[in-house]
Amino acid sequence: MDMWKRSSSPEETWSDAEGGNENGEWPIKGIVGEEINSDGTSVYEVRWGNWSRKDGTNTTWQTEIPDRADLVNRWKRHQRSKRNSMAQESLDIEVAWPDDDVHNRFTFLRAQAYEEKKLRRPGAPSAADWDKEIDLARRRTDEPDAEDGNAASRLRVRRGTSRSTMSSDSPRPTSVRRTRGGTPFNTPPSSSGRDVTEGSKKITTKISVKSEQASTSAWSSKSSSSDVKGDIMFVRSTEPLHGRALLLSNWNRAAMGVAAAAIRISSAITDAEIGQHLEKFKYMEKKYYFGDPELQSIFEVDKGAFLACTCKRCDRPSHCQCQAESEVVDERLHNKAYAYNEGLFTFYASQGVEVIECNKSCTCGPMCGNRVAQKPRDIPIEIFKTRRCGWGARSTVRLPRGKVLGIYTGRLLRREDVDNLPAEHIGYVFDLDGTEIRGQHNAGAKFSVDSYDYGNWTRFINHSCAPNMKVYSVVFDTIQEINMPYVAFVAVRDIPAGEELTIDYDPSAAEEISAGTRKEKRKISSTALLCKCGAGLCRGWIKQ
Ligand SMILES: C[S@@+](CC[C@H](N)C(=O)[O-])C[C@H]1O[C@@H](n2cnc3c(N)ncnc32)[C@H](O)[C@@H]1O
Repeated sequence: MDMWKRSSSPEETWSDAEGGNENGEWPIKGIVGEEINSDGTSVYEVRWGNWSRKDGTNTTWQTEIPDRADLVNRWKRHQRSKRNSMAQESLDIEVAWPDDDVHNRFTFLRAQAYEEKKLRRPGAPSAADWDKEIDLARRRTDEPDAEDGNAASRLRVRRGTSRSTMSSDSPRPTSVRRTRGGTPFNTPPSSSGRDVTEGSKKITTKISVKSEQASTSAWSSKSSSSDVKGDIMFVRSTEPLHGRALLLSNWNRAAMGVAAAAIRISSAITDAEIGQHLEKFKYMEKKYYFGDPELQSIFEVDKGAFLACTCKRCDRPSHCQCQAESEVVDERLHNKAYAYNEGLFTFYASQGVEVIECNKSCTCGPMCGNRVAQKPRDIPIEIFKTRRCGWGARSTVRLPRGKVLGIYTGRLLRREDVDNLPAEHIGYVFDLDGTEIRGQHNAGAKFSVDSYDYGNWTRFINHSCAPNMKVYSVVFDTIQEINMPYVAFVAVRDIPAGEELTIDYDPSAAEEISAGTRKEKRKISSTALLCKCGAGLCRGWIKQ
């Protein structure tokens, strides 16, 4: 029987002929979705999470499950261990395909939890401003046509009191059939919760949602009662994915693989605009790609080469052995300092100073406050079409100043090899020169990262002469001496949801201007581009 059933809140249950508890049900707190392998077999994915820890941190567990029997066994083991528990408030999560909606929904909940905790600071705008903020962001945004799939409008639902204001003009029915790759919700509601569809495998999911949380569900119906019951039908198409759906699937699968939040691609971007090149693009959320094994062996230094701390809680940088070489200092007291405070960048690491995070040889755990850039990205990102600068990236949730958003990934190469790259790669090359400004490392090898064929969402970050992010260099899975740090992106001010994320591609030019040391007639390089950032103090050109 191909039916998975979800019981009423607070427990979600899926029943299956093959197993379950004594009632033939499995009480699973989490998200289940199904993926098809290239050989046609199915993989069931279950995610459990506890995203509402007191310290505001998020953790997810995820696993790929080859078949239902395995799912039953895993669930039984999971119950026995009793290690994972999910906050009850998160139980209005949906059962859907993991490559988009489940993932987005789940990460939205995590991001929401993050939002609510981190922004509950005195004087900070409260989540009550959410709708206003999203409206403002939408008006500010460059996107010519804000579409119904826009994640910002999804968030509106979370805050909205009316269930009929979902995102699109048409309310979501309580019972829908959803075809992957096609237009969702395009078939009439079914009341039975079962259906037969030729040529495609089907999962029918019965969802009961309860409580005020339910009213915030992106899937909630137009009903205004506090108890919504309905069936959602999911029908998997057997057709191969292409265009936007393929990108969404591949990119989110890669992001999920490292527990990172969802990536959306605005539906204003059409399949026709997604060239073959991007269909082949390899999404890598966290790591460099090493085409050259020699570079990889340089990067993967021996464990013994790390300076490692033995702290129980890394709360005293001067005692944290891994910080011995750190030059990050508290700007007021000039004492050695960590680069972060409560998960946010403090900006104590001045330009050219590399941040050293705790590493795999340190005894502190993953919740250590000096592990930030290395954590999975918890901010959902949307790639969208800007009016003048091609595609861009934005967060679908509000970001506080100091929020670290991600790291630049791609193919690591020697700096001297950049000149041999095809011309179209040049706009996607990031030199790992963060410390060169201070004359450091000039003697050693220099490296760059090319994100044309491999990389993550940060390759879509455009330049602005008045940016809302800056970059800094950070090491955690290698050592400083080899000059292969990661480049991390951090918000330099509070950034409303939906505002395009930008950096200055040539920060030294901005500094020269503010310090008054810029030569009047600066030679414009032959590869420079006309800047279209539209900032009031736009410098006119972008260095490439
Ligand atoms: C790293 S990519 C950014 C993503 C790019 N917009 C895309 O669609 O793939 C850098 C390229 O984006 C464009 N770009 C970024 N910022 C720009 C700006 N302020 N003005 C004009 N073009 C910009 C330039 O073509 C540049 O080579």
